[in-house]
Amino acid sequence: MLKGGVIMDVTNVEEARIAEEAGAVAVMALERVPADIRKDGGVARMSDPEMIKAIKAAITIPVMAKARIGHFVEAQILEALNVDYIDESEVLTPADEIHHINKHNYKVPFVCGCRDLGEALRRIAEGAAMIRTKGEAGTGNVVEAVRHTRAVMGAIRALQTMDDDELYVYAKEIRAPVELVRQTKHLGRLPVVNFAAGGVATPADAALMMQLGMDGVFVGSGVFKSGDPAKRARAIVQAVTHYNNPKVLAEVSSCLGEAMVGIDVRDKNFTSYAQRSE
Ligand SMILES: O=C(CO)[C@H](O)[C@H](O)COP(=O)(O)O
Repeated sequence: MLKGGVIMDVTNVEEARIAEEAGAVAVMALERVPADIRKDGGVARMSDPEMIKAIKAAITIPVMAKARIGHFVEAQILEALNVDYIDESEVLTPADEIHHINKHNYKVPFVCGCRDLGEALRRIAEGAAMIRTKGEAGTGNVVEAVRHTRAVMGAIRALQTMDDDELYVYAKEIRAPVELVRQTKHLGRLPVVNFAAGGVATPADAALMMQLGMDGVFVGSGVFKSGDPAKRARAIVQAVTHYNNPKVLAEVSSCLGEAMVGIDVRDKNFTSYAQRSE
């Protein structure tokens, strides 16, 4: 349903309208974009239901919202609010460092992050209807999203050359159910849509993720921490639609104003969100 689209983090009604007008296929309603979550520190939790309801009332595109990893009660609350998707997100502070939510217990679809094929298939086994790379949200630095995308896509390509008899040991090695490994091999892709997320900040970043084989892109801090959010939001949507057309990419990359200031993930004080769960 959302394939080929951009999903934007928004923190209020005004930003939600900017995202909708720019052509986003959905929004992620949250109180602070990941760059601000990093800046503020402390515990990041599910957003206030009132702000989620206000955003739902203001726009017509689907509204997603985040629950903490393993926080099945936050997920119950979001389901009661009739959000369109729940993101079980490492961007919030995990509530359970061992167990993810059993997503089969809900009618609402879930999206979950991954760094590699094994992690993607574990989340699908728990009931995730959509996968995204984790990247490193809030950094404006696409390097980890590229790493995770290459890990997933490379593993799927390697799977194509494996003999079916080899899948049992491979499934054990990547800690994923063999049935899902077999299905991925035969489909030549994940059995659910797979979006890029975490660090996408420019139209070129978004097109890069699409050319690497992603089905769509999540953008948060990159839009609303930039000099001209409305213009950048439109440009990123155009870049995802025309990801294989460098002429259009050149056009939409022009005169966008300031991009968000990024964070070097190799800095010794850097806190990884992607490594908070596996
Ligand atoms: O958690 C998310 C996706 O589920 C965020 O929407 C996304 O990762 C935002 O990251 P960034 O602020 O780096 O664009």
